[in-house]
Amino acid sequence: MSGYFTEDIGAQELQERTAVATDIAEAVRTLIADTVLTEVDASAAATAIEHIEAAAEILRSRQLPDDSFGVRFNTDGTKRTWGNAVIGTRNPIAPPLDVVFDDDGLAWAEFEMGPAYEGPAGLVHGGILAAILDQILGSAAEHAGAPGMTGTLTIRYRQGTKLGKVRAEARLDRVEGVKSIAVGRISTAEGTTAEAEGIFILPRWARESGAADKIRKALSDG
Ligand SMILES: CCCCCCCC/C=C\CCCCCCCC(=O)SCCNC(=O)CCNC(=O)[C@H](O)C(C)(C)COP(=O)(O)OP(=O)(O)OC[C@H]1O[C@@H](n2cnc3c(N)ncnc32)[C@H](O)[C@@H]1OP(=O)(O)O
Repeated sequence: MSGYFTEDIGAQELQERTAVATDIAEAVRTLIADTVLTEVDASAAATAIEHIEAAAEILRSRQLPDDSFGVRFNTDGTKRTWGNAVIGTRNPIAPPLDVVFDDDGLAWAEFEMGPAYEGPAGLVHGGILAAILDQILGSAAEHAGAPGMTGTLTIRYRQGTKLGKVRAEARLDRVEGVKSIAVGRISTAEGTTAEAEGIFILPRWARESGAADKIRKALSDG
């Protein structure tokens, strides 16, 4: 399967690249929220568009040759998933989740859901919550050494999730052959808003190519 790379980037360069990636994504993320909320007139919007296009041209002046960032394993054991829609460091669409893994197997993240994530008025879009749950459940399974692609994700939305500060958490519940079952939830100050169970399957191509060993090695080294 293409899109998985191995790289050898030194610690200092990695740190510098991470800072640049974080800053660009945050600037664009702010731009997205400002775009949702703006009430400027057509002339001001036209000026803004000129500036946005000029900025895009700078970014396009040096780009990856492929149409996606992919998953990049570094020789120091770390992994870059900067294009990921939920955790991608350089993806302005991503909130992004900075997932913490506790020693007891809990994966969790606390993050801000701004106006770009709205579904019902003032509430987070259910599909966005599904993406967040998909990622954090999958990350919990992966971190526990049982990675897989999402086969089935079941969500129970218990109450609306207000835009603002949100927490997501998950853990690996059990492993059944090539299937890893993870459970998790979303919460706000008002308590649990959504609960999920996910079945993550180590795909046939990974079982046959040894890609799983690569991920397990990256995890144990990192
Ligand atoms: C280690 C190497 C790398 C592994 C993969 C790494 C990836 C991620 C790792 C880390 C990231 C952490 C974060 C991730 C978070 C985000 C995840 C996403 O967004 S994933 C994108 C959305 N999901 C898809 O696009 C899947 C599309 N579907 C498929 O690719 C296949 O259908 C797949 C892999 C799900 C199953 O295909 P088969 O060919 O491997 O499966 P068969 O051999 O037929 O079945 C194996 C077992 O799984 C069950 N199964 C098959 N499909 C199922 C399903 N959809 N739901 C539940 N069970 C299913 C079967 O009944 C069978 O069970 P029995 O062993 O007999 O008990």
